[in-house]
Order: sequence, then C-alpha cells, then structure tokens
Amino acid sequence: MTDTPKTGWFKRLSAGLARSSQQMTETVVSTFVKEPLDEAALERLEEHLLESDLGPAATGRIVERFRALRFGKTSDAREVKEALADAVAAELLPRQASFDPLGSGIKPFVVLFVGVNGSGKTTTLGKIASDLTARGAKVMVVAADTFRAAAREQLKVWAERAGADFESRRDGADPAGLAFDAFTRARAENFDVVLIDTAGRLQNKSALMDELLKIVRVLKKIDPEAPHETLLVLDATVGRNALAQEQIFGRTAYVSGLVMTKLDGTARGGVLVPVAQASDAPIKLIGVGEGVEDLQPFDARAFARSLVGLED
Ligand SMILES: Nc1nc2c(ncn2[C@@H]2O[C@H](COP(=O)(O)OP(=O)(O)OP(=O)(O)O)[C@@H](O)[C@H]2O)c(=O)[nH]1
Repeated sequence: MTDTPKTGWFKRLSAGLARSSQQMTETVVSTFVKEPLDEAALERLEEHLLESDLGPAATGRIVERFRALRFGKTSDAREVKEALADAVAAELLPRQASFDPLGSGIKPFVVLFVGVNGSGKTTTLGKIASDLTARGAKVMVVAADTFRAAAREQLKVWAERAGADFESRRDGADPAGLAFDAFTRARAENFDVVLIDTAGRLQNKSALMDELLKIVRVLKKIDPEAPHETLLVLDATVGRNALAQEQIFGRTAYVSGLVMTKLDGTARGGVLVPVAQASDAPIKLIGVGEGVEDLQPFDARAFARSLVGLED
C-alpha cells in the first residue's frame, strides 16, 4: 500500500503515542473485554483513567458514558476502543484549534513562544520555522532569551537549518528592545512571519512575567494586534505539573494557543485532557518526537483514536 501523507502522519502520531496507548490497552480495554460492564468494572475504569492522568472531571464524564453504553458480556476490544476514543474525542473537540500564520492575511504575523526552560520551546519554534520556509514563507527567528548564550546558539542552528533570518543580541541585552527592533525590520523588509523565543526561568517568576509583558507592550506599539499568537509550550512528561505551568503563564501572558510536546516520552499522554480543559486557550499543536514532522496540528479525533490504540 502506498503511504499517503495522511496515513504517514497518523502513523507518526500513533508511534508517538505508543507508550500511552499501550498503557490504555493493557488497563482499560482489557478490563472490559474480559468481563461485563458492572459497577466493579466501572470503578476500575475510573481508577485506570485517573492513573492515565485524564483528570477527575473528564474521568467522571467518561465513566458515565460507559455506564450508559451497557456493553454485553461479549464486547470485543475494537468495540471498547471505539467507545473510549469517542469519549476522549468528545472531551477534546471543543479544545482544538489551528495554528495558521500564513492564512491570516496579517503580515508580518508575530508569534511569541513562552514556557519554562526545557519544555521544548526552541525545538518547537525551529520545527515551525522549517515548515514555514519550506512553504515559501520569509521567516525571521528572534532569540529574545538574551541571557543564555547556549539557548541563542541552539536557536541559530535551527534558523540556519530552516533558511530563516536570525536576530539576537549580546548577553543580557533588553529582550523587549530586541523584539521591537526585529519587528520593525521585519515590517520594513516584508517578512511573512516573526517567531520570537523567550526566556523560561521560573526561579524568578515575577521578573520573568514582567519581561514577557514588556515584550508584548513594545510589540503593541508597532501593531496593537501583536503578538498575533502567543504559544505556551508545555512538556507532557512533567505530567500534572503542566497544569501548574499553564496557570502561571496562562494568567499573565495572554496565551492564545497551547503546544504539548514530548507526548512520545510518556505513558500518560492523557494529561493533555485536563490541561486543555483548564486553559482558556485551545491546543493547537502537539509534539510526538524530535523530527520536524513530529510537530503536528492538534486533531482531537485522531489524538483520541491513537491514544486508545486504534490504527486509523
Ligand atoms: N522526544 C521528544 N523530544 C522533544 C520533543 N520536543 C522537544 N524535544 C526535546 O526536548 C529537549 C528540550 O527542548 P528545547 O527546545 O531545548 O527546550 P526549551 O524549552 O527551548 O529549553 P531551553 O533551550 O532550555 O530554553 C530537546 O532535547 C528536544 O530535542 C518531542 O516532541 N519529543
């Protein structure tokens, strides 16, 4: 069979979620294939869903859906998986949105990346830069984490690989000043997209938030609508700590979309559900590996099906 782009994409998603889907299949699905759906089984379902980090609210609703379904003694694995996928998709569909900097009509379209160090911000920005330049866009990458030379270097490598312009300053320069100058040049030189990486040191939370807000303020001096997107990058492997990070950034940084990275590195990919539901911002992208193609648009239905181990 030829590998269409669609199936290739779904295969990557499924491979990335393999650890989570294995956990789901081993616990939840096997419970119902072996025995009828009685109260004891529903209790075990609740336990397993909580262990998969789906969170109490979504878990409660999913258990109720299963109670209403009344599987007979002979329900097979496929039937259980389909029902579970539908239940998880129903939780996530209202929390899905697309990231489309080239389709907005805004030029240059400014994207701010926020999140703690190590969450995958730089990698995500680099993957997006590669995708946009491959589609013919003129892209500028801005390293507004001016304190860490290593962070700048890493970003520079991504920018060069993508064929994007790169803007940075010496150690300790004002990140807001850099963002202002970069945006000004991007306007003058007709760039399509400006991608701004920011610092993520949470040790000094209020200074970090002040720095982010200052960047937002100066961008608005040039264009009151900027930044046109603020993506909060969260690492799925930190589990429910991602919820705390969402609260810290979500409250102050005007986040407009979430990116959940490293879903391939955890068996508890279900954590995406409570994070999506706690946030005012929808999930726009997910990372299921280190390759450029492993950053994918978030598709709630496909995610739910992969999470429970369905193959299409
Ligand atoms: N397996 C896997 N690794 C990822 C994914 N996204 C990012 N990474 C890796 O996670 C590590 C941290 O990513 P960075 O992009 O450096 O994180 P950052 O938030 O920019 O952190 P600093 O550079 O410390 O500010 C890198 O080794 C990435 O290759 C993903 O979806 N899956």
